[in-house]
Amino acid sequence: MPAPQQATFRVDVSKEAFVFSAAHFITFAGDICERLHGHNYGVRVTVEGPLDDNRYVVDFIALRDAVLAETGQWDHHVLLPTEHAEIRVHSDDKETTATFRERRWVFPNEDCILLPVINTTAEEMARVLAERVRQRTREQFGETLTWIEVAVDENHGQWGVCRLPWNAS
Ligand SMILES: Nc1nc2c(c(=O)[nH]1)N=C([C@H](O)[C@H](O)COP(=O)(O)OP(=O)(O)OP(=O)(O)O)CN2
Repeated sequence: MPAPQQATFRVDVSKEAFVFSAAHFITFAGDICERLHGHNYGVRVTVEGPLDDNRYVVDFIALRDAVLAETGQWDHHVLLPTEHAEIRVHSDDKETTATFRERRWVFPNEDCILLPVINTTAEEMARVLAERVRQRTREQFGETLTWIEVAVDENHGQWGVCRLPWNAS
């Protein structure tokens, strides 16, 4: 039976296994720089599009596995921004050093994930995850989806959300 014309469909995945524990610090209000601290981040991913022959938007399992492949890489790591104007991040063959003015943090390279963001806010993390999950699944899911949305929960109900068109690069 065809869907009513005004109907829209989405698939939402939000699994306990998406929770990842990571350390970060952000700046805000211009020049306030947080202490290094951690969160158990939660993630929800939604895609919208027409129903396929299975009457799926996309297979939950395929979307779930794509999200896990990304969030798993961030679990138990320090997340550092590469585009911040004042937090400078530099890696040598062993260590990654982040500096903000007179402050300095040094980590083993393998403990760090460098993200192409200005600030490691929940919103920016949601954008990076949305881009990466879209990239990872585009071939499998095809061109007919309309958008992907990723929401990142920093502290039990504080969500940063990013929605991207499906068919942009
Ligand atoms: N829109 C956003 N606002 C804030 C973000 C963000 O990513 N997007 N991030 C922060 C900070 O990272 C802050 O550390 C949030 O952590 P939280 O633990 O919630 O802050 P609290 O000091 O209130 O923690 P409590 O554990 O509740 O004491 C701020 N804003």
